[in-house]
Amino acid sequence: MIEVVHVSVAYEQKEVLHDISLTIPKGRIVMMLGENGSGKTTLMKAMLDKLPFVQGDILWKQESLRKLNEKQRAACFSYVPQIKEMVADIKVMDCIVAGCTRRLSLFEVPDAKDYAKANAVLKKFQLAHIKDKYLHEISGGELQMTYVARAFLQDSEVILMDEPCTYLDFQHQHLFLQQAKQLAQQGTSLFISIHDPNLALQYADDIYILHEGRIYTHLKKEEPFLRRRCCECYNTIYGKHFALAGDDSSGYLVWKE
Ligand SMILES: Nc1ncnc2c1ncn2[C@@H]1O[C@H](COP(=O)(O)OP(=O)(O)OP(=O)(O)O)[C@@H](O)[C@H]1O
Repeated sequence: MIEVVHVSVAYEQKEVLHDISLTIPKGRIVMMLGENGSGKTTLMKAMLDKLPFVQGDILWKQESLRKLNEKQRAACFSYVPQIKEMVADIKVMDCIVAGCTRRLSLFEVPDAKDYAKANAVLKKFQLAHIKDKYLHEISGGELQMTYVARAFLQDSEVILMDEPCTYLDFQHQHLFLQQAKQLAQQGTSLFISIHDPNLALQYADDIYILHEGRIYTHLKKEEPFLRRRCCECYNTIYGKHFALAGDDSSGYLVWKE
C-alpha cells in the first residue's frame, strides 16, 4: 500500500499541488481524474522522487519512500509515462522484455519464459503483428500499448500510469483495462490518471478527482450512488453541463448542450 500524506509540490516558487493525501491499497485500481493542468503528472513524478516536495511524505509499507534507494524503488514501482516522453528507438519486443531486466541480476538476460510472457501479453492486446517493428514504425496507440505491456511484465507491486488511454482506440482501452483488472485481482496496485469518467466508473475501485491542485473528492466503488455523485461533482466543478444517462448501477456521464 502507498500512502500520500499531506504532499505539496512546487515548480520553482509556485506551488501547484496542495496538501494531497490519498491511499493506493494493495490489489485496487485507483484512478485520478482532473482537468488539464490540475496536477496529475506532477503527483506521479513526486511519487517517483523526480520532484521534491514542499511538505508531506509518501509512505510505502509505512516507511518513507525517500529512504529507498533506486533499486528498491524500481522493485516497488513500474511507471508508464505520457507518450510524449519517448524511450529509446528499439524493437517492440526488446522494449517489452526490457521490463524484465530490472529483476534480473547483472549478468542475466531475459530468457525464453520472459519472451513467452511478452508474446502472450501482445497477443492479449491483439498486437502480435508489431513485435518485430521499431518503435518509430508503430502508431501512437501501438506505442502506448507497448509501454503498458512492458510495465505489466515488470512484476512490480505498484504500477503508475500517466494517461495510458489517451492514444488508444475504444477496443484497446477496454482490452488494456481488462488486463489491469486481472493484475489487480492478483494483488498489484494500479494508479492511473485518466480523462474519461466513464472508464473510471467502470474500472476503478477508487476515484480521486483533482481540481486546481487539490483533491476535490474521493469516490469508492463500494459506496452508493457512485455515478450520481460523480456527475454532481463534475457539475459543481465545470458548470452544469453533465447528466447521467441511465441508472446509477450502469449509467454513464454525457455532456449536455
Ligand atoms: N516543468 C514545469 N515547470 C513549471 N510548471 C509546470 C511544469 N510542469 C507542469 N507545470 C505546471 O504545473 C501544473 C500541473 O501540471 P501537470 O502536468 O501536473 O497537470 P496534469 O493534470 O497532468 O495535466 P494534463 O491533464 O494536461 O496532462 C500546471 O499548471 C502546469 O502548467
